[in-house]
Amino acid sequence: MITATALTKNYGTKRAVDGISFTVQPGKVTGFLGPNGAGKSTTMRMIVGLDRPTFGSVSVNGRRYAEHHAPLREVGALLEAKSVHRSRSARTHLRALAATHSIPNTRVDEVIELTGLGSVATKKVGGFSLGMGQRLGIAVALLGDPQTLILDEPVNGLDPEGVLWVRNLARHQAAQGKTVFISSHLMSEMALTADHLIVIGRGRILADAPIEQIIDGANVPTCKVKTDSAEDLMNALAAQDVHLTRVDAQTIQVVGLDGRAIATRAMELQILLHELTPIQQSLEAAYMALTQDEVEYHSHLGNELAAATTGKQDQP
Ligand SMILES: Nc1ncnc2c1ncn2[C@@H]1O[C@H](COP(=O)(O)OP(=O)(O)OP(=O)(O)O)[C@@H](O)[C@H]1O
Repeated sequence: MITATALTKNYGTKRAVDGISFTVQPGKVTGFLGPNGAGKSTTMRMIVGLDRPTFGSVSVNGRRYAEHHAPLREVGALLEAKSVHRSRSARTHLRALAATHSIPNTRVDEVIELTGLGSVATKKVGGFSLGMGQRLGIAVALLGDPQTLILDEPVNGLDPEGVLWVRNLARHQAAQGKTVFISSHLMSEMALTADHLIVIGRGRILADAPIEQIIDGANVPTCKVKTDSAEDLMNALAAQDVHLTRVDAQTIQVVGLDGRAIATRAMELQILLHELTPIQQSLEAAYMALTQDEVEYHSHLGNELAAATTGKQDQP
């Protein structure tokens, strides 16, 4: 279990992490999400003692990382900054690390197989592709068969087969009762991998809940409606918290009313509907709704997308 209490990090006058408290539970995959610059990597670095908190604390299984006698056996981490001798082979690199923790070479061979590095294990790490480098980083994280796994953007640079492999690995580790904490920008992948999410923005926690609750929490009812009287129906449904978009001559998207309310109003005015389809919110839409005010580096398109997914666009 990872426990953070009032965890804070300042870089000069910049507050990267702003007094966050959370726990990451064993037996689950916990996703760590947030826009660029939200403080995810800084938080992960503090968990493994690579950055010192300015205030507050963070522990793994009740102890600070540095207090563990054999940290590799306790916590395995894949973080952005890697310190690998580029002229070493993957196997030599793993063996050198294993030796520092009295981990047998048989375990090195196991993680090489597990991470699919078998065919390149004797090649120099300096020549590795981004994906191979990620696999080596994950092999390092798994080396001590740790109780807690921390993976910062593990699917970065991986091909679809690699992405699926990371998903299965994370799920398998959690099923064995391990604590798995993963950051990612790929919402669709997180939706398939994580049980629980912690979302941060500008160093603060925006949400800490099971994934279904986060999707439902941002859920504004949204329906697609088809009718021959689109204009009349739009006039009938117009209200302050209802956002209407004319998709084509017969189709309207309604945000803010459920199917029953739309059907009732249509019946009152004797407007025939020939389609009424609820649209399921995605994790991506829920995430956009949560973080739209927290993004450090806004793009024009990003704003439009956030508005579109939360139904906050102007009526046409
Ligand atoms: N060593 C550093 N010195 C100064 N500022 C830093 C340093 N590391 C991070 N920051 C700043 O702290 C904030 C949080 O950065 P961090 O890398 O933790 O965010 P992140 O959520 O991991 O972002 P990304 O998704 O882009 O990796 C950012 O504003 C970043 O510019």
